[in-house]
Amino acid sequence: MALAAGAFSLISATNPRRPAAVDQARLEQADADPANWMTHGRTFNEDRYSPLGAINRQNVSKLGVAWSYEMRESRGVEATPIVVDGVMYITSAWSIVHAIDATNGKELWVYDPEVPRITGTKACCDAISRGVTVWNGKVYVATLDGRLVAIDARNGRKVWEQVTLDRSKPYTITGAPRAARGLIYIGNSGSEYGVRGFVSAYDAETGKLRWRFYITPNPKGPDGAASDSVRDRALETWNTAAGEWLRSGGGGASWDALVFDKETNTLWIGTGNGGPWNRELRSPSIPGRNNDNLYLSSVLGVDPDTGAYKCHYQETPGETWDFTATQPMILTTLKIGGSDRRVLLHAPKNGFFYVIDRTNCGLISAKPFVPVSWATGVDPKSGRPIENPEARFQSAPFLVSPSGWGGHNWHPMSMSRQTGLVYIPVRDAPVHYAADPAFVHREGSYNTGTAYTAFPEGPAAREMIRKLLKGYLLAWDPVQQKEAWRVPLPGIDNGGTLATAGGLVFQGTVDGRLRAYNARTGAILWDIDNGAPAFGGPISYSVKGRQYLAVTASFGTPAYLTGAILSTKVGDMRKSRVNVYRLGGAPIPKRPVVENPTPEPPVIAASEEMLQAGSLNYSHYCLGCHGMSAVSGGATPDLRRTPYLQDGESFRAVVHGALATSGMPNFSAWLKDADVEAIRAYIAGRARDAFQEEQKRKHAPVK
Ligand SMILES: O=C(O)c1cc(C(=O)O)c2c(n1)C(=O)C(=O)c1cc(C(=O)O)[nH]c1-2
Repeated sequence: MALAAGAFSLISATNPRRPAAVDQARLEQADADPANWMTHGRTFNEDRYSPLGAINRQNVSKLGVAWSYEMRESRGVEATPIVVDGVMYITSAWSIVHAIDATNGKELWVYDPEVPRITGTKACCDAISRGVTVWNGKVYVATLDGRLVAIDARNGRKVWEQVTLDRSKPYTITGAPRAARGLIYIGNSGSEYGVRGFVSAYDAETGKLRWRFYITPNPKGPDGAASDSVRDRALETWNTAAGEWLRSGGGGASWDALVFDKETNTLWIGTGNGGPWNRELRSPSIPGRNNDNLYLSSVLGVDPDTGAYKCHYQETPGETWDFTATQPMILTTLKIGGSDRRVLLHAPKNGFFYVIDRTNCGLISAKPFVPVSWATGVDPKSGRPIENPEARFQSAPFLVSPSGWGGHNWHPMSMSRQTGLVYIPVRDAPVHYAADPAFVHREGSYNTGTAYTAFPEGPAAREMIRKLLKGYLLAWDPVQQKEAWRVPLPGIDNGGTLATAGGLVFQGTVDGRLRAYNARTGAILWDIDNGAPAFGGPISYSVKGRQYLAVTASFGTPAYLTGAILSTKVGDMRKSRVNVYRLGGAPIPKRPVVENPTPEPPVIAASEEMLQAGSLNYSHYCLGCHGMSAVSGGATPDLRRTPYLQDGESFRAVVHGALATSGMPNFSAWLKDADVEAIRAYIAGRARDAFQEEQKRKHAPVK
């Protein structure tokens, strides 16, 4: 629903084009149109390089605030803003679309698709959206609850809406759609919850479904979809007689990367991990039979008009670690061995940087960009990883590097056309994997088939996280396949990057800083407090010759929660923002100090055994949203401070669904009263730590 009809006369007075007048020809020439950021990665090739250079190494320190726009929601913002002819289109949490005057931050309209908040219970990673796409006067958003909505760019009114998936299944959508050749492409999420991933193409004008490609084969028969032609080939790589995949669909959800390749006329799809992760539960191996599970964890090329299969490269055959290949892809041409090669650059979760031939999906090279323990390399002949046999954790736990956090996750990487380097927000985050002998599929919950261990608590947890979860900004040479430079960063949930013709790389950090680096050396040239982390991809655009830098500022997203425990500046449920900077702008405001004391927690009689059980169940059911050691990142309430903690009955009611319409899942199917009380006792312990620490600080003698 449109919340405010804006005055577009303001825009048309300075610009004769109608809003969001984007088409194939305009997108194909985006390189020659640096003022605009018309599609997710700026151009079809998604290298996130802005040819604007008015902001450069010499003057970047003079950046100040041009404007700051407050969204209506708190929670994570992962969107890349789109800017066309002076108007910015961006999503906040719950897939709410905002159209903003890009010169001054004035709201033009807001479209709220009114996603039922209970949908949040199916989203692994906050109620996030990675943004919109625009085409021919319309703005397209894919909603968390699975709709694709076309919105009139002039006034924010809905033109058409399609439900893109089976809503009886635990699907969600968090990715940004892409537009090309009159079609809107969209994937979905939910591999761990028990879905079968697919990508669809809709007619941009009518909303009619044009084609669909299922990432995993249908064991029961053809789907009447574009993927039918490769169904038999895919089935040969699964156990067709046994395994969780027969019930759940096997995963493969393509929740982020979709790139249209105008040079080879291909839609590139980054496919997801297996559901459940543990392959031996998903598709038990049979000696002598291929168990690669196509097309999981692959770069897949299809015909953009029909969805017909063209080629694929599977990065992690027999995926078992949550190694999605959904990470953003860059299309470029590199001189390799003396000849120009059209390549796709990819740094997926599994830790290898891949250079893939866009004409045939052949592997050109692959090298680790982060410590990798699950494989020793990639065989250049077969293109297959050389696996460490113990890494599949079937007989004993194994410390897997990188882990499901990803050596690199969805945070967009960028590539400078000046330096030829790729700037990757890297995560060095190993995790112990163990098979779960007691696995049972839990409908509507997170299913991995791996055993969880309880995290250590308090200072021990902080120490462990500090040691184990490290992040850095990596400048990577894709031709030499080697590091050019790196800058260590706090925590692992640092933001996406932008490279510019000003010789700069911009990136937000998990502790809310926003930085500009010298793209050649990594020297930090500008470093300010953005008020909150800029998770998504920063962008640059210009209006009337003035260059702007736009980032978001929000608390939320899953890995941020690990950052929260390291930081004293935890999130505080403040509204999310879009912050735009320009040369000579206003001074950077000081972040308000938020007093949020922990109330004295209840005393709950609990044995050591009960606390252990509470900790384990907390890790299993609560941590993903409410944070490690019960320290919230700010997207969801900090449980140490919730009034419900004070009283067992109210706490139980919440765990059993009293707040389901606000997005708090109903856990009554899995957590009995005694389990809930043990979780409460565990959280009360964490609350007491915080309370006592605060009291000590409060009563410490003033020096
Ligand atoms: O398998 C899936 O369907 C799926 C979906 C999503 C998502 O939609 O955000 C993430 C993941 N997996 C995932 O593995 C992951 O690490 C991840 C991080 C984030 C995020 O927003 O920070 N989303 C997701």
